[in-house]
Amino acid sequence: MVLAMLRGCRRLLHKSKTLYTYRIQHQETTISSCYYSVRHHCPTEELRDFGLPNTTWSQNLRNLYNKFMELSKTGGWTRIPSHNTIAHHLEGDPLETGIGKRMFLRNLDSDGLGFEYCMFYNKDERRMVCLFQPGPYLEGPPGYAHGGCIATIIDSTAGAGAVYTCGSVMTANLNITYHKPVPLGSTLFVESHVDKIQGRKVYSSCHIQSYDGVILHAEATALFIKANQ
Ligand SMILES: CCCCCCCCCC(=O)SCCNC(=O)CCNC(=O)[C@H](O)C(C)(C)COP(=O)(O)OP(=O)(O)OC[C@H]1O[C@@H](n2cnc3c(N)ncnc32)[C@H](O)[C@@H]1OP(=O)(O)O
Repeated sequence: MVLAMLRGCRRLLHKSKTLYTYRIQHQETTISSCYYSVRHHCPTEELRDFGLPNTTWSQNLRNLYNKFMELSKTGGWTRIPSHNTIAHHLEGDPLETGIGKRMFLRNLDSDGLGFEYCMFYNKDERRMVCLFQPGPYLEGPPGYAHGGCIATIIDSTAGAGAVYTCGSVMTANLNITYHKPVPLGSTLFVESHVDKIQGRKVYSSCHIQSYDGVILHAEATALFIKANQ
């Protein structure tokens, strides 16, 4: 009887050890393959423009994209190419050195899961428009985008607007009022404007609306500081 119990315990211990080992091995595989994937894709990947339509884009996103492409033909608006490292955006960027870097908004290998967006710039009006579709990995409240990712797309739109207007900048201040939750998978119209430039200080405003302009989701003001020359 005691012997049988001991054998039972040994079997249990062996089973749990096997399971534990499997979990550890599985985790290691997952972590190292993720790490590999990030490292691997950054420096060697063929330059891809992520700001072009892909199969995950909703019809609303495509319609807005087509509208701005039409506007681009008559002047005023220019589509901004969107790559996965900052080095491909800012010429001579010192951050180009080193491997494994990836822009936060472009750090997923699959389309449609995270930040799906494209931008258009109007130089005369100092305006940047970002057409944005938040994917399922950006969930905060169930079914809605996390506030931090809303801040990210605002920072990036207003930041890119400041960069295209004045050259390299850093965000010094970002103030956001969240009016209405942003449904995942919806199409958003994000628009920023450079309001004032004072020495190295660039003051911008930004808002996020639903694709049809009916819902105002968020409003923001931002201060960017131009890089020391
Ligand atoms: C196409 C692709 C484009 C992608 C765009 C992506 C956009 C994403 C942008 C980011 O996420 S940047 C990352 C987040 N930001 C940071 O990590 C910034 C951290 N802070 C800093 O590095 C420095 O504080 C900063 C560069 C902002 C300023 O430092 P500096 O030493 O260069 O400037 P300084 O402190 O001398 O201040 C210059 C002026 O700005 C003013 N200033 C600086 N910070 C301020 C602040 N926070 N609020 C108000 N004013 C500020 C400061 O008073 C002064 O005003 P005056 O010229 O009138 O004297």
